[in-house]
Amino acid sequence: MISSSAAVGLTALILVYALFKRSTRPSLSMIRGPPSPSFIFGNLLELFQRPVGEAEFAWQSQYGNVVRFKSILGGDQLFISDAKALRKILNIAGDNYVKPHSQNVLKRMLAGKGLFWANGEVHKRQKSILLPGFGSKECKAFLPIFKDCADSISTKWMETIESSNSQGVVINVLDRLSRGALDAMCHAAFDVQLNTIQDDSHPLGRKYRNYLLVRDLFAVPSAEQIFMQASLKYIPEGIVMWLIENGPGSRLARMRDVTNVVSDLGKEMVQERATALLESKGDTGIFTLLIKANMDANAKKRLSDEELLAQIHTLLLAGQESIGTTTSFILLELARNPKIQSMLRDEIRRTEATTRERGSPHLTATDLEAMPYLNAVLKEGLRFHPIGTTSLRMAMHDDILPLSKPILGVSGEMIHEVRVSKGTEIMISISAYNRDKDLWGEDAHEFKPDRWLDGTMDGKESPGVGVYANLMSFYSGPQACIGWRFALIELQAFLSTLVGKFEFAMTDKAERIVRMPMFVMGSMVEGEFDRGVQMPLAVSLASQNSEL
Ligand code: HEM
Repeated sequence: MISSSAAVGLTALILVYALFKRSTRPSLSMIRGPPSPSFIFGNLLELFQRPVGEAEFAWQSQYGNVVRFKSILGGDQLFISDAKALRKILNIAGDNYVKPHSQNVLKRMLAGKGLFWANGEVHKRQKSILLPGFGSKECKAFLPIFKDCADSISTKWMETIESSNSQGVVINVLDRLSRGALDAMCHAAFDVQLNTIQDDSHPLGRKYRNYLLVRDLFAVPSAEQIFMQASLKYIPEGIVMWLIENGPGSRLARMRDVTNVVSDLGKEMVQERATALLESKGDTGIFTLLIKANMDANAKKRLSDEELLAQIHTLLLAGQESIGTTTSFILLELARNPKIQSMLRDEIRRTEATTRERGSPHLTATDLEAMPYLNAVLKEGLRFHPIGTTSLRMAMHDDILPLSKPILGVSGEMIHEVRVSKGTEIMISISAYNRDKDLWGEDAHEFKPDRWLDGTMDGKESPGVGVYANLMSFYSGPQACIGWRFALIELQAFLSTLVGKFEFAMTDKAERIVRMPMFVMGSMVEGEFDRGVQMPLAVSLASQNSEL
C-alpha cells in the first residue's frame, strides 16, 4: 500500500515540478478565457464534475472558438473548437500533436498498446493493418449481424412489455443496447457469439458492460481524482504505469480485473482460431488481418503478441460503449420530439413496404443509405450528442494555428492566428465544434434533423474536418475513428428496427437525464448518480398506423 506520507511527498514533488515547468513555458496570455476559481484545480472541476457542454458552450459563446483555461496549479491550456485550427492540428500537422502521456497511461491500462494509445509510426503501422477490415464493402457485409442483434433486443423488450400486462413499460434502454453492441462487435470482428442480450452470464458481458461508465470507474470523479489525473503529465510514464498496475483503490482494481478477463478471452480466441484463419486465403475479416499481421515475417508490418491482444481489447471497448450510448441518446431525442419520431417511423414503414414488394425480407444496406430522414436523424444525433466530447493533444514543436474566425484578445485586439509553443496542451472540443453557430446555424443548440434536408447546410464552405458529414463526432485526420462506417451501418440497423417496432416516450427520470463527462459521455439521472448510467424511457409497441 502507498502510505499517506508517500502521497503527500508525491504531491509536493508534483507541485514543485509543475511550477518549474510552467515558468519555462511561453504564456498564452493574449487569449481570453474564464476566470479560474482555484489555483489548485483551475477550471477542471467545471469541466469534469458538471454536465457536458455546460462550461464549454458558455466559454464558446463568450470567448469564441479558442479559449485559454486553467489546468491544475495555474497551468494554461487551450480549448479549441475552431474548424481551421482543428484541421491544422488533426489533418495537416498531425505528427506535431500527440496524445499526451497523461491520457495515454490510462488508455494503455484500459486497452493496452493498441490504436487508442499509439502515436507516430507505431500508430501508422497498427492502423494500416486494420484499415482493410473497415472498408465500406466489409462493413456493409456486417448488416445481417447488426440486424440479428437489433431483433434480439426487440424480442427482449417485447417480452418485458407483454409480462407487464400494460401498454407500455419503463425500460432502461441503455442496458440491452450496450449488450447488443457488445454482441455485434464480437460477432462481426471475431466471429464469437456472446449472446449477452439474452443471457448475462458470460463473464465478459457482466464485467465489461458499462465498464467505463459506472460510478466506480470514471463517473463524476472527485476533486482529488481530477487533480491526480491532471498531474500524471508531470510524472514519468514508467512510474505512472507501475502505480496503475500495482496501486491500491477500487477503480484501479476494477480496471485490472476487466483487463484480465479480456486478455483471457483474447488469448483463448487466438489459440482456437489462429491456425484456421491463417490458412484462409483472401479473407479480410478483422480477426484474420490481426492474426496474419501477428505472424508477418516483416518486422515493420508485424503486430506483437501484446499489440494483438491490445487491438482486440480496443475494438471491444470502442465498439460497445459508443454504439449503445449513441443509440440511447438518439432514442431520448425521439422521445422528446414525438413528431420527429413519427416521421422517422413513417419512413421506415414505407421503405419496409417497398422492400417487401420486391420480395426482400429485410432492408438492405442500399435501402438504409437511401432513407433521407433516417440519415438526417442519425447525423443530427451524432452532432448533438457526440459521445467522445473532448480529446487532448500536446504540441511537440512551436506552431501557428490559423483561425476560421478571429477572436478578441485580452487587450481588445483581434487575433487571426494562435501561436502555440512546444508542450502546450490542447483540449479539442468535439462537442463545441458540433454546436458552432457559424457552421450549423443560429439554432445549433436545437435537435433538428431537418437542418440536413431543408437546404440549411447547402452552400456552406466545407470546414475540411471530420470523416462524415463535416462532423467531428468521429474525429478527424489520420487518428479518426476507424469504425465510423461500421458504426453508421450498426446505428442504421438498430434505429430502423427499434423505431419501426416501438414507440419511445419521456418518463420522469428521462426528464432528469444529464450528460456526464466520463471516458465517453454517459447518461445519468439527476438525483440517482449512485445508480450509474441509465436511459429510462417509456417503451410501448408502436401502432401499425403511425402517419401523422
Ligand atoms: C457512434 C459511434 C462511434 C463514435 C461517436 C466514435 C468516436 C470516436 C472518436 C471521437 C475517436 C477519436 C478518439 C481520440 O483520438 O481521442 C475514435 C477513435 C476510434 N474508434 Fe470510434 N467511435 C464510434 C464507434 C466505433 C466503432 C463501432 C469502432 C470499432 C468497430 C470504433 C473504433 C475506434 C478505434 C479503434 C479508434 C482509434 C482510432 C485511431 O486512433 O486511429 N469506434 N472513435
